[in-house]
Amino acid sequence: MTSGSPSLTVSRLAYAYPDGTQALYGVDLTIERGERVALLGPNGAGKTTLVMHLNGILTAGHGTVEVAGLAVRADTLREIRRRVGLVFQDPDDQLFMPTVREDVAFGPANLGLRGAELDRRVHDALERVGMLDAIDRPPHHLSFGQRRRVAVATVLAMEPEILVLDEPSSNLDPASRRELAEILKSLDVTVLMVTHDLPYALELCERSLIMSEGVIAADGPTHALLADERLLAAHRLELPYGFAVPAQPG
Ligand SMILES: Nc1ncnc2c1ncn2[C@@H]1O[C@H](COP(=O)(O)OP(=O)(O)OP(=O)(O)O)[C@@H](O)[C@H]1O
Repeated sequence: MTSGSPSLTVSRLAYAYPDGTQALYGVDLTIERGERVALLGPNGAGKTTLVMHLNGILTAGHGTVEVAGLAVRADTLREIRRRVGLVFQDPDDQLFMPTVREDVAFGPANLGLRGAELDRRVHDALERVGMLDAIDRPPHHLSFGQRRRVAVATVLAMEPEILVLDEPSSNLDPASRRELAEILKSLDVTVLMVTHDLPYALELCERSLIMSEGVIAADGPTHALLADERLLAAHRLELPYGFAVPAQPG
């Protein structure tokens, strides 16, 4: 792996869907290794379209995407999909095996891992999300919050360069939401998190991006962006009623 290169570099990425809808107008973005970054923005801003370019589900109309120095291209997709761990909003899109163990082993086994190394990957990933006790259970017997944690483990088991989460806090009760935040904070991996949950972005991510109409309209400390009422209003972002952004730390 290239040392010293950022986790993710997106340059002048533009994309129109086949029906002609222009979803991205030229996105430039660099995320350094170890950063946790929130991707905010109203419905239709282009967040999902951008994320789908990060592991080659969509490929660039114009521009480039690089993950740890490797360009996303048809001939690099296998390695790119190992490096970019995508956690979908619905864990049931990700869990389909009879047991948690088999679901978490699926990706690394596909990479050719077997035996002790495969077991280690599965154990480590489940331990990191606090779900080792459920290793032999069927995923469909778990609660939604537990399934989301297992979905995160399926991706961690690939030892990704960057973990990309789509709405990680959606449909979680307050305790599960808090527990997942603790887990995400404890991981030593680069994180990009799409969310409409602004307090969650503030809690987890030092840096946020605001996408709007296919471009990155703002990029800065989450704290500063969320304290800017005019910026939020301009991009249809709203803090929950009564939520006050705490005074700037330090
Ligand atoms: N398959 C598609 N075909 C045509 N247009 C699409 C398609 N998917 C998305 N779009 C359009 O692309 C633009 C960006 O959509 P995208 O889903 O990336 O936004 P988003 O920021 O993820 O929104 P949300 O917060 O609702 O998930 C929108 O105008 C949307 O209507």
